[in-house]
Amino acid sequence: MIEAEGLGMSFGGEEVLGEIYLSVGEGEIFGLIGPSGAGKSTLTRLLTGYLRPSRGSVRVFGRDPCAFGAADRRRIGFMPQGFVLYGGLSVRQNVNFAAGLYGLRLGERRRRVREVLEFTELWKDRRKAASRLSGGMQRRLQLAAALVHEPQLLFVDEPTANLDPILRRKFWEGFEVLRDMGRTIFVTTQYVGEAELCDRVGLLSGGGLAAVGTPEELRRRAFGGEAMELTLAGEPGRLGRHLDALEGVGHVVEVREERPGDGAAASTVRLVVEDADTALPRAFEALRGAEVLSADLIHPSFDEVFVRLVRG
Ligand SMILES: Nc1ncnc2c1ncn2[C@@H]1O[C@H](COP(=O)(O)OP(=O)(O)OP(=O)(O)O)[C@@H](O)[C@H]1O
Repeated sequence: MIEAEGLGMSFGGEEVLGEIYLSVGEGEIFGLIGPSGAGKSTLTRLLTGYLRPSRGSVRVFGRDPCAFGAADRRRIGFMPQGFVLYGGLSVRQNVNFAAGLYGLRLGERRRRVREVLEFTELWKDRRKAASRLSGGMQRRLQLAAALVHEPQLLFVDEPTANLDPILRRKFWEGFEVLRDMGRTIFVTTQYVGEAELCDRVGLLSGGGLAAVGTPEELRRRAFGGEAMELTLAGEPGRLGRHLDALEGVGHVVEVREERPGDGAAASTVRLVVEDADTALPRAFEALRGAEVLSADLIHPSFDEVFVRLVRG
């Protein structure tokens, strides 16, 4: 659906994006994650044809988006970062206006305006002026306007920036509903934790994609395998004798000793292994003689994954 090859962008001789190779398939939520200024908006604008690349090529539906005609444009929706609607118009008038731009006929327009305002939970506010909406409502209105013509491919640039966690969650639930309807969603975010909610993720850093894959693939790539955490009872300090044996099972990345208030002590070992199912019995074998309180497969936070992948 989206193909970018050797895509690069410079402004006034300054390179913002180096060489981007990217492929986004039908019916997936693809998340572009990166810190502020990484070039997420620039890449989104290149993919939507609002900017012409300095180098390389983009294909959306097999065509150059800069050469899109009206029929091609109807197949994509774009929710940019800033508020670009008309403050003086009501919620319904704004969406109706967007529907007119896409050439929806009167009957269809009425039906779609209502559908998208219900989807974004703005129907009851349809008569309010856009300028009188809260920031989160304005964001939902932008989404409604981007969806009114039922695009197959939706680009959303930082839809959740500065929103409260509940509204952020709602946006992502909305994207899942759209994805389950077969739509493709290309979404950018600065919130690294939102990577978890995407089908595939691209980490944008230093003008290039540091990694692309499913959240699970990226986690595995960052740590070189699956991470397990074993907690052992007993005196800290005595764990050392087990470590060599554990190194034979996997790669010990962290050893932590805890002494809670009641005087009991425990040691926690974090181990990265090729495959947790086969490694677990071997870890128990290696720990013969120790009292294993718990053994869990852990999911390191995406912040940790991101830092590891970006540092390389
Ligand atoms: N039209 C432009 N002219 C000159 N420089 C630009 C232009 N658009 C973007 N840039 C520069 O490109 C870099 C990337 O900006 P971009 O907005 O793409 O980043 P971003 O990852 O979307 O950031 P944010 O999350 O803060 O929106 C910035 O240094 C910005 O100043």
